[in-house]
Amino acid sequence: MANKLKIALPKGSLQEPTLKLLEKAGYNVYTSDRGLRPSSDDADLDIYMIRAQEIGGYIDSGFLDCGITGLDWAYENRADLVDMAELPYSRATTRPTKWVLVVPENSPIKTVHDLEGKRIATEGMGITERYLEEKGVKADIEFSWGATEVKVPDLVDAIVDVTETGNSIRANNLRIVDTLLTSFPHFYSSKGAYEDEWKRGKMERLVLMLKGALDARDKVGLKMNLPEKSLQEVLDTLPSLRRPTVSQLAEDGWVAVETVIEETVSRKIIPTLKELGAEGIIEYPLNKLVR
Ligand SMILES: Nc1ncnc2c1ncn2[C@@H]1O[C@H](COP(=O)(O)OP(=O)(O)OP(=O)(O)O)[C@@H](O)[C@H]1O
Ligand SMILES: O=P(O)(O)OC[C@H]1O[C@H](OP(=O)(O)OP(=O)(O)O)[C@H](O)[C@@H]1O
Ligand SMILES: [Mg+2]
Repeated sequence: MANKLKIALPKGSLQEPTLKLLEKAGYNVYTSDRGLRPSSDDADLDIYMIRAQEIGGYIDSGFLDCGITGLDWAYENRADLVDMAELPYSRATTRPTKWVLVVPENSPIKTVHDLEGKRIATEGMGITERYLEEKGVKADIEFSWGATEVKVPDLVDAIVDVTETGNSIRANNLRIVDTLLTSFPHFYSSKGAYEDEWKRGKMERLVLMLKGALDARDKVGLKMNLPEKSLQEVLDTLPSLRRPTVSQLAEDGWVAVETVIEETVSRKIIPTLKELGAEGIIEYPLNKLVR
């Protein structure tokens, strides 16, 4: 029988950005409206769409070989996994998710110690229990199925919830008291799959491409023609991965220079290059960057 890698992808908040990342990495996953076993253009992959909360448990128990889920849920599940890579992407931004202790803006609660004997609602029971234990605070923690923001102050005194952009916190007039955990998605493998030569090789190549796609995200390629006399000055200022590539044009006194830079610096660098006599400057997006 052909080798197959059983891989879980997160259904929910992370589904769309995860599928986009896979596509950029070169793996097209074909989802349908209700289907939870999507096909893909890589016949080695056996894909399961599973809730992020449950992925760690199924990998730990060996039912699945690997998967992408948030560090937060792997921590919450106390899953024993091989952490193959942090994949720094999020739902709406490039910022990580934070689990935060939150109260209404006008609440008298200023620090976690003010929660002694109070009530807290959260989807992350384990995260919250371990945090309170560390702080030496005893409070009633109750499980929340979501829409947790609505529960303060009438149903509970505080909540522990996920925040990314901070929009939900602002929209509900809440205030952050403390941050419990910062989390990005990770690529996790089971110990068994990691020891299997074929599966490990397959996962390592997949991780390499995923990281390559993420690394290319904020970078651009830059290419230009330059009078040779300006070359040294340009080389002195132009960022690059190692050093820029310099090649000869089919015209004496001119060279072509090529490099990779952070997209954010390009608006500063391109006008400078122009002043130094560069022409035919082109900037292009990168699909992957493997260091
Ligand atoms: N707003 C968000 N921005 C970025 N990441 C998020 C956000 N909400 C959740 N995540 C991440 O997605 C994963 C799953 O989150 P969560 O447990 O909230 O489930 P969900 O997929 O959002 O479904 P639900 O609608 O039940 O909340 C977690 O790893 C979490 O860190
Ligand atoms: O800081 P923000 O970018 O606003 O993100 C935070 C929101 O995202 C999550 O909600 P989700 O959509 O998963 O719904 P839920 O409340 O049912 O979990 C989380 O519970 C917050 O409500
Ligand atoms: Mg959620």
